[in-house]
Amino acid sequence: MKVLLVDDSLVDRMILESFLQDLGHELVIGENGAQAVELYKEHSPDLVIMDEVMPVMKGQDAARKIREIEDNWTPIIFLSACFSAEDIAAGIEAGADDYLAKPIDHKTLSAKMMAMQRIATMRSKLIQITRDYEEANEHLKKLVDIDGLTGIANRRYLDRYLAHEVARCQRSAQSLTVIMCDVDHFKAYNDFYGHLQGDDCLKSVANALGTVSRRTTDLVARYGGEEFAVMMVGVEQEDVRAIAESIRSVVMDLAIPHAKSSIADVVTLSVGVFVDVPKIGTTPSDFLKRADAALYQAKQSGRNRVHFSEDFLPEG
Ligand SMILES: Nc1nc2c(ncn2[C@@H]2O[C@H](COP(=O)(O)OP(=O)(O)OP(=O)(O)O)[C@@H](O)[C@H]2O)c(=O)[nH]1
Repeated sequence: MKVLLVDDSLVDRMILESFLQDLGHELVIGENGAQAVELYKEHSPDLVIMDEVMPVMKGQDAARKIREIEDNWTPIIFLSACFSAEDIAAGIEAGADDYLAKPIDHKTLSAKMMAMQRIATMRSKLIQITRDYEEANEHLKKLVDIDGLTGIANRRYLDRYLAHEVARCQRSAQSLTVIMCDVDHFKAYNDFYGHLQGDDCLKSVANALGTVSRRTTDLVARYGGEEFAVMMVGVEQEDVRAIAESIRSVVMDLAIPHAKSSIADVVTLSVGVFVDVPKIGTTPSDFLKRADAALYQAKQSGRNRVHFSEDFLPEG
């Protein structure tokens, strides 16, 4: 264990130091309470053994300060030449866990060190478990926002993101673009190539969409089934046109064979686009509905194309 040993008596310090070193412990040495607090901060020991009566700052005050700064409980043992029941109560109340009488009886110290070692082992296990738990929690938080098949954002994240961006763009009077994309004749693809190959196709489409939209404010999400959504903030109409066209062509360029499509011999995408500056009272579903209506138009007018919504949001 790493032991912080604090005693103003040089002789007591030396005796304890050599004894604890013989037991295989690593030592950090201090001479008063103020040093104890500083050394504690610097070295994060597994155990503090501290004289109770010291100059500059007495043991009880140092223990109180240590308890204020740490968030993991480190055992503190007070050393004292004579202590009453009241002293013990006050010491424990200040933050100590045990007392050792001076002069130190080696057998007692050795037994107490064994007990402290057990506590230190349990404590480090507990710290590790807490860390693992926090990491797992962080991982879970991310997982709930990710689509299991494609690894991109899922509908749940998209809804949250869109709500946030609608409010933000409304405040900053920036345009918000929602692009809805749908794989053409995907049912026929699935029926002909099988569901697993259908899954692979969706993964490739998701990857390809990710290569088109690259700014940090852009989001590519799986809207559901074979539908994807891309969102962008503050992009000029002309650039939106170019990006939407890239989205369509990047999927076609994947050249995934589609023997059952009536419009091409490869997998294609229909794309519906809606761009506007959100007004007061605009909801996320206003954007989704208009982009979806534009997508419907793209399907109706032959698929494998981009359709821009001519609609604008009503004034609030
Ligand atoms: N392989 C696979 N298929 C899926 C998944 N989610 C939805 N689908 C399939 O996607 C197909 C969508 O079919 P439809 O909604 O009829 O659309 P479509 O055949 O693409 O027709 P159009 O959109 O009009 O071109 C259905 O057969 C669904 O079973 C998935 O995660 N994996």
